[in-house]
Amino acid sequence: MSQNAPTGHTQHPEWNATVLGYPRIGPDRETKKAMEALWAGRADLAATESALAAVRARTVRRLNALGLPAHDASIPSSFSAYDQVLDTAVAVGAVPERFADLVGADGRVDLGACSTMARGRGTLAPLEMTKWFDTNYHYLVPEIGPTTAFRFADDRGVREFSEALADGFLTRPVVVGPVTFLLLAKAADGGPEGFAPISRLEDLLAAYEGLLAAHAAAGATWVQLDEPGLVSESATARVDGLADLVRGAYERLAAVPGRPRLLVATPYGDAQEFLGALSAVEGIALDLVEGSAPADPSVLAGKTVVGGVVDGRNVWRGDLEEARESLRRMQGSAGRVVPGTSTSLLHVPHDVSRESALPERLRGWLSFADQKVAEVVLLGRALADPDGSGVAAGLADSAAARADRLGASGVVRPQVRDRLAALTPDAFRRSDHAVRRVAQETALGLPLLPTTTIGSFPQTSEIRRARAARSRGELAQEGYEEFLRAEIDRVVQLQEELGLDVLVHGEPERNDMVQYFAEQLDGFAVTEHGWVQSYGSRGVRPPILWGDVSRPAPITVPWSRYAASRTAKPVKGMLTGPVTILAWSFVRDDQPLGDTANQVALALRDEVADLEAAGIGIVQVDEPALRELLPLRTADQAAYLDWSVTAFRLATAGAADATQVHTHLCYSEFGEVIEAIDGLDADVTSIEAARSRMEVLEDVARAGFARGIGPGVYDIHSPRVPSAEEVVGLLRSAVGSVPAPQVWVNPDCGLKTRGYAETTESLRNLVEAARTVRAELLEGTPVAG
Ligand SMILES: CN1c2c(nc(N)[nH]c2=O)NC[C@@H]1CNc1ccc(C(=O)N[C@@H](CCC(=O)N[C@@H](CCC(=O)N[C@@H](CCC(=O)O)C(=O)O)C(=O)O)C(=O)O)cc1
Ligand SMILES: N[C@@H](CCS)C(=O)O
Ligand SMILES: [Zn+2]
Repeated sequence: MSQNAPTGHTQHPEWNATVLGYPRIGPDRETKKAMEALWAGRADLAATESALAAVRARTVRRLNALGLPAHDASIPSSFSAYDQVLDTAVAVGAVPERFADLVGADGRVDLGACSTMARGRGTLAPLEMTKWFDTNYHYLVPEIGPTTAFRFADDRGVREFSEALADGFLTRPVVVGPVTFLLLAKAADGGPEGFAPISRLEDLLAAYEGLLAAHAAAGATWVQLDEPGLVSESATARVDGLADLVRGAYERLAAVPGRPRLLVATPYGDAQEFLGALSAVEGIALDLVEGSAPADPSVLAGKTVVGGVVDGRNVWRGDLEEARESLRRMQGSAGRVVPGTSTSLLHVPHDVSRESALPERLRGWLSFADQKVAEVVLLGRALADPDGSGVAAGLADSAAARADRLGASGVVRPQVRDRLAALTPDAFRRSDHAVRRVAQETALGLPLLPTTTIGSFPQTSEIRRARAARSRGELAQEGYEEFLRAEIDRVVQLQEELGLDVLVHGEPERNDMVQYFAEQLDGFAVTEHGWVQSYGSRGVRPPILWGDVSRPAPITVPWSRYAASRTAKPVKGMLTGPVTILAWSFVRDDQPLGDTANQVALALRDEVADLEAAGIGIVQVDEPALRELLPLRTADQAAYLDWSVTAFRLATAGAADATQVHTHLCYSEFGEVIEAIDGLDADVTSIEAARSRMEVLEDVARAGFARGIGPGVYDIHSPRVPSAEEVVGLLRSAVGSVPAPQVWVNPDCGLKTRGYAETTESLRNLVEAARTVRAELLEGTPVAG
């Protein structure tokens, strides 16, 4: 332990249990509502700040009521109005030059300015957004250059700590750690070739020193530094000597005079090779769900070790007896072992007790954030209770809930299993791609650089209101369907007017691309209040996949058939793929994921067949989560890619040669999974590319990818409208990297989060740009990149 360990170490009570973070959105999505009111001009900064403060106050009180004490720093202070990586960037002064005017004279960046960095404004492009490890949460990517002027600049986190303290709660501020911050950052545009943000670690540490000193001055006794970057081999492998950098960084932070104690958390997997480099800190939080206890227990000696035995990412009640045993096994090695969650509870909904519409039996199997807090608190008591008599009933109850789940009817359904067992290899194979291409060219007759969208059109408040009215019983099913048909009419007509080549029905019937399917498949349950943050103000209600899956009736066919009846142009049917349905649901843990994926795939295969029978000649099967589920450990990746590709092929390989199968993946790190994407054997793949200015096409070209590819030319995560000239530039660069006959023109992702004004203008520019570049290609004008 460091010579500079904070004084007064023994004056503070030790924790008995903790969680690494708590949902920030509020039980009724108060944070979303506050931020969206600010963006819409319905609330000013002061009103927004006060709405957010109410969410924070409620959180600390709730955590305290659930059993985490008020005065020992076991309650995390982990709020963020938009994203914790953005907050950290702002805290350490890493505001890109184009946003410099938004920084106040005091170094602070207010909520409006943070929102501009996140969402863009006018010609100001937002920060890039990407997946947070292998989760469905998305963070904003810091942009770091050789001259980024790091300093402790924005003290929002300290103010939030002080606010809780004034309310009577000594919390534990949570900040993204310096190593992870730089591993997740990208090199700012215009910097020297080969510049790596991690090379700025020494400079960044000065800002963290200031941050720790400010927290200490405010009275913080512990600060949690999240270092999940250390569990990701794709991140750590890029940096030579990373363990030494980690060691140096934490020795330097440990030397800050009077600092709070440091808890370094390594959620989402194993950071075994770096634990020895954390000798200077007082605490380590280990993910014991996706990672394991250290092979060399001496790295824990003398430390407070948060044993992350309660799964922060799934919703099943844990096996607490087993959890207690694994914590006990570590007790001999560590200074002190404290039960905790494996990750922040950011990934689970607030409270299962609100789900009164769920069958009671199912509800008894579940644990959301509040229940997980109760689980760690119970485990804390269990560790402190030598004979276990005071906790025996609680532990037995958790074991009984698990047994009840695994034995329930519907968990195993022989007809589903028999059908899967009877499949032959032909069920996973289509004809050669070249053969299919000819059949599809004949059937579809599309122009060079065909234009299309990714499926959803804006989910207007009218659509949401109609759905809400139907749920409340105020709008009959018939009236709701009539409303949806009118919406489809409008969307089809708009696409005709804009001149798009392949039309969609716009997905107005879907609350969410996964939840909608789950609602219509056996084996799933859905929640009423189970919101989880996906990015910024956007949330999802992940379905709960608890039993064997099958499709009682067609799901999307009536909508696609109706759209096709309203136009002579080809209409693309739209399905969510098996991997994404799994990735964005809470999935049963009693069988391999691949088996579950194949059950979902079979249901989708039937849907593809029904779409074909309804005359739909193009079917898109979205797999935006294919990359997200890629295991962080290289050793686990091949097996994952095998089952995920297999499931996609099972879903799609029943399609006729002339049916064009599309897939859509909304991320841009294509390189790592390009072979798997090839293995999906889709005829056309659309991918996110606009924010990264088509960099992704270098991977596509390098891999010799021979199928259709639609690099997104319009970043739909931002309200910004790309000009036709900008899209022309992107398209020229696309056809410069990939043969033009392979290139499709489409946005980065669906348009559901956008408004009609910006959507219409952006799509008009997209079509105009496609026509311009198409003409250049056909007329043989050289296309400059
Ligand atoms: C494509 N993405 C998705 C991901 N994960 C998913 N599960 N789904 C995705 O589409 N991950 C990666 C990306 C990016 N992520 C997202 C996530 C979420 C959204 C989004 O738009 N979320 C909406 C909520 C969508 C929804 O469920 N809508 C429901 C309920 C609507 C509602 O709030 N109703 C009101 C009442 C209506 C009213 O009066 O206005 C209420 O319940 O209070 C529905 O439409 O029925 C969000 O707003 O957060 C986008 C991308
Ligand atoms: N078809 C979906 C894909 C989102 S990843 C949509 O357009 O919203
Ligand atoms: Zn997408």
